[in-house]
Amino acid sequence: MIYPRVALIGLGLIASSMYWAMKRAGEAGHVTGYARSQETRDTARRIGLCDQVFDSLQETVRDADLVVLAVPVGAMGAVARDIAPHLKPGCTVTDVGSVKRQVIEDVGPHLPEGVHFVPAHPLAGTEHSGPESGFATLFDNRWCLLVPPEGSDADAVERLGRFWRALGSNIDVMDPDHHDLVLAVTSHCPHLIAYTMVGVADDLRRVTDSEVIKYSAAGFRDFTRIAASDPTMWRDVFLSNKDATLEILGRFTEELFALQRAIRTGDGEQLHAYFTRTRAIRRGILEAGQDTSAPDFGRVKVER
Ligand SMILES: NC(=O)c1ccc[n+]([C@@H]2O[C@H](COP(=O)([O-])OP(=O)(O)OC[C@H]3O[C@@H](n4cnc5c(N)ncnc54)[C@H](O)[C@@H]3O)[C@@H](O)[C@H]2O)c1
Ligand SMILES: O=C(O)C(=O)C[C@]1(C(=O)O)C=C[C@@H](O)C=C1
Repeated sequence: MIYPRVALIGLGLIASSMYWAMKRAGEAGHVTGYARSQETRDTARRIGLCDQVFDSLQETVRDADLVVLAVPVGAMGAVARDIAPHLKPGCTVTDVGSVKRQVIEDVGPHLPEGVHFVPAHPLAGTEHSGPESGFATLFDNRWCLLVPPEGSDADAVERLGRFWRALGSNIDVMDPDHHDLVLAVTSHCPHLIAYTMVGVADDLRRVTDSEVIKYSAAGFRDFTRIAASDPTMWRDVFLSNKDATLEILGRFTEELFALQRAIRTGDGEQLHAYFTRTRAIRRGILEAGQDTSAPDFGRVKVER
């Protein structure tokens, strides 16, 4: 058992998937759980999510060897402050937040000496949220990035890496600022663009009546899937990764204007060259063996 006792804080998509993946791997020694709302705690108890669900944060983390913060990034700091006096000396605290620099700044200062803090980010998810949305295979063959602050204990980092490998992930270590920039390109801005496109379609609804829904083509459907993601989680992501998101959006709008101009001036050559370049990116991802099937995870019934 890599961690005999694990505490999960925030029983949503990621924490519940971790629980089922731990069970599958034989890594669920004793798992405690806490969620803020009574309704979520009741659901967790009903579906057997965690060995014990507590009504207080303090009881949940007491004796835990690994504490996982799986709440929206804007809530990490307050949770860290509340659990800090109750942590077992020598334990590891980790998080699964989509943004790393802000979480390190919010959580780190609250943790007592002798507690190891190893931030992490599993690059896997769906548009679904809540305790019933998780499944054991979510992390299979997906990256989990470990983002240890400077001076982190090497053994604690190595141990968390082993844990995520047992849950099915591939591991890489990354610097927090680099992480936030990369994720702004690969995840955060694409989400914002999807939210925007679906918002535009919604604004046009009055003009097009229900045709937007009726004739929804595959490209737009994919946007609606992404745009159905949890509003609290994504509000927090953009507020916490402000600089990198704004940097990438600046570049995005420059490119968009260039393409807009090519369409207006009838510059087919420019459009064709651009689309040829971007097509190669997708082929590169497939050749690298990356699993691109994530969008289907939310639609299929999966075994817990
Ligand atoms: N959904 C994804 O695709 C995905 C992927 C990787 C990482 N993440 C990150 O994982 C974290 C959890 O996301 P999720 O998708 O599991 O979300 P979720 O909405 O499914 O679950 C979040 C849980 O946190 C609880 N919560 C919210 N505020 C709280 C607070 N102040 N105190 C205690 N509990 C609180 C909610 O009630 C819920 O149980 C987020 O930080 C997110 O950025 C999400
Ligand atoms: O597949 C999805 O639904 C996701 O959006 C998952 C996704 C992503 O952008 O890839 C979303 C946020 C994360 O922090 C990690 C993964």
